[in-house]
Amino acid sequence: MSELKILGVSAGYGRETVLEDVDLTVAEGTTTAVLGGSGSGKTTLLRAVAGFLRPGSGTITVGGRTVAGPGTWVPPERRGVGYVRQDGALFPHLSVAGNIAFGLPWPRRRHHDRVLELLDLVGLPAAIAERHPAQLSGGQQQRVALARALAPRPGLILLDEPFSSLDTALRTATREATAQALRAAGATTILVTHDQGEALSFADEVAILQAGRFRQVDSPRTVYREPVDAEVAEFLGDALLIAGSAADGSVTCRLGTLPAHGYPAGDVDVMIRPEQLTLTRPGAGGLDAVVRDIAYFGHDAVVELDPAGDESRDPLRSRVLGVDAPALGELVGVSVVGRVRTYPRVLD
Ligand SMILES: Nc1ncnc2c1ncn2[C@@H]1O[C@H](COP(=O)(O)OP(=O)(O)OP(=O)(O)O)[C@@H](O)[C@H]1O
Repeated sequence: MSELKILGVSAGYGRETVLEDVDLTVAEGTTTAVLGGSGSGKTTLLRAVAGFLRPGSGTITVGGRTVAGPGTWVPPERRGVGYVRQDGALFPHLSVAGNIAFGLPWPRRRHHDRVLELLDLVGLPAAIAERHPAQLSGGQQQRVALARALAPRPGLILLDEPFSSLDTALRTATREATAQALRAAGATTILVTHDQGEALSFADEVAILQAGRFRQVDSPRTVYREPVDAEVAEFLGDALLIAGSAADGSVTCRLGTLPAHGYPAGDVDVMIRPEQLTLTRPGAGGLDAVVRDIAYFGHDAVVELDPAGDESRDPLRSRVLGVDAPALGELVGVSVVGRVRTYPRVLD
């Protein structure tokens, strides 16, 4: 499998530039999730890497070989890149075996053993080899599409929102089977998604794409705990932003004096994730609050809190375990666990 390097790539359609001077490296055998909203340029990036779109400038190398660059253009079929689309795009008139064998080089298309090996790799039973796509569930179809893409042992696999059409249970199972198959194949992978949880749980690195530029590329833990700015923090999940004053590795704000990292001194905005707010006995936390609303999800619950004694203050939001959900109207103490992130003050 191969390292992917994208250097200074700009690409678009006609006069519209979608990707602006983007850089991205995906190390050999690792997975990077490209996370971005609708229209941010995710598919455009995959199309440029696969060779369906010619970049206006920049260089793309796969396994050290330049596939796009000044004076160089390698067509899609010679790039050693596998592509799995959102809908799987299986051939409806071919059997599962026929679909997978289609991904093999010509002389090997009759090698049934390799087809069975690939079915096993994606966690499907050999018994479905003779079925047609219409006789498979959505999740099975996606796994067959992955097997077809892996068949020629490509240097790089591109997954374009492959789980988004599946319902929740099937989605989790298919995602796990896919991750396992990619690991077993040692594949270098880019997963494109607009689902934060999917990006954080699936990938070694998460690349946040907004309006055709990467805002941050880091490990899932780092992008979630140490987003580069408040906008990225909010894009990755629920974030409470409040004013504070930072000094000596801590910040003082309405929730008390808390260990902090980020912008080191002076007026700051403090970013706290809702699961960092824990509920205690009244008087035992940084402040007291009254439970104003609860959204109960079973495994966890999101609790809206009104700081007690100060109606003018904005409500707080805490995410607690479902078993710990308080009662509506209850008076609770609120504490913060873990370090909080600080940014230069933007809030009024
Ligand atoms: N074939 C095309 N011709 C012209 N403009 C296009 C074409 N494909 C995409 N675009 C435009 O390029 C921009 C980025 O599109 P792209 O499909 O890369 O976004 P995306 O992040 O994959 O979005 P989504 O999550 O909705 O699929 C959008 O403004 C879109 O309208």
